[in-house]
Amino acid sequence: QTSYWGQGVIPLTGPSSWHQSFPVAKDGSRQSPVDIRNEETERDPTLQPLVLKYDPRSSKTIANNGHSIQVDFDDTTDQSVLKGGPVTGSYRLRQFHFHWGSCDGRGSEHLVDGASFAAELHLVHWNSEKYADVANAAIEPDGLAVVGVFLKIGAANPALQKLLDAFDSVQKENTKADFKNFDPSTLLPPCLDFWTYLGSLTTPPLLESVIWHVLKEPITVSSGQMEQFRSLKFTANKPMQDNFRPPQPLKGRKVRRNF
Ligand SMILES: Cc1ccc(O)c(S)c1
Ligand SMILES: [Zn+2]
Repeated sequence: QTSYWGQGVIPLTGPSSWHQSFPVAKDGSRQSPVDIRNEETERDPTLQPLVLKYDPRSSKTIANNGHSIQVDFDDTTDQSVLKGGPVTGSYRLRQFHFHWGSCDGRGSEHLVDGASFAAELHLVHWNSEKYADVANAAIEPDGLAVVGVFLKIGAANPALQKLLDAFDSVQKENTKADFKNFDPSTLLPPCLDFWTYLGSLTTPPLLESVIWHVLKEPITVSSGQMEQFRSLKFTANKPMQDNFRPPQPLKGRKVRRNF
């Protein structure tokens, strides 16, 4: 059955109650997101540059899965991969999705020195050199590599608009449509400087299997474009918004940066 995570709708079943079904939410040692206090991060000159090689021919569908909007990719070959940064080997792109707020002043999951952005893009990759598929990788400490990109209110973003124009066919929960020939690199900023730390999924089951790469440079999104994200629906026809988890304790973790 689909577990209803209820973010942004009924406060009783939001992030603060997840620990009842997922104890790792409270007991975990590497939960995400976190507030990145830049003064406390450590510059690591041994970090390799982040290499993201994406092939638009691997994009497949766009779906409203009841808690976000998600574009899925064909991950049966190494068409779209992440290499470099803190990881050795190659991680295959499986999907990307977003988290956003009910107003422009909030919505991102990671914070930078306590500041939120309007939204956050997550590009989810899995360790295809060590594990058979994303489900097996998702339960391993080095299984997933997620790239987080902040969306900052500013000029309308033409690459994002291509995605938003497909929203009409996925307004309702559990709807899916073809979404071919989309190049996710059009959603990346020119500079791939990043912060990296060991964390988790930010939605149940909150698995502690993510090596996070949060890009320092945001991409822009206009207020009007943010309204289009909010036109999507959660279950029970509720506007899809505030689907972000608040920051979690670092519990001694170090956040490194390559800039
Ligand atoms: C694999 C995955 C699924 C959902 C998410 O919000 C994140 S952050 C990662
Ligand atoms: Zn996410």
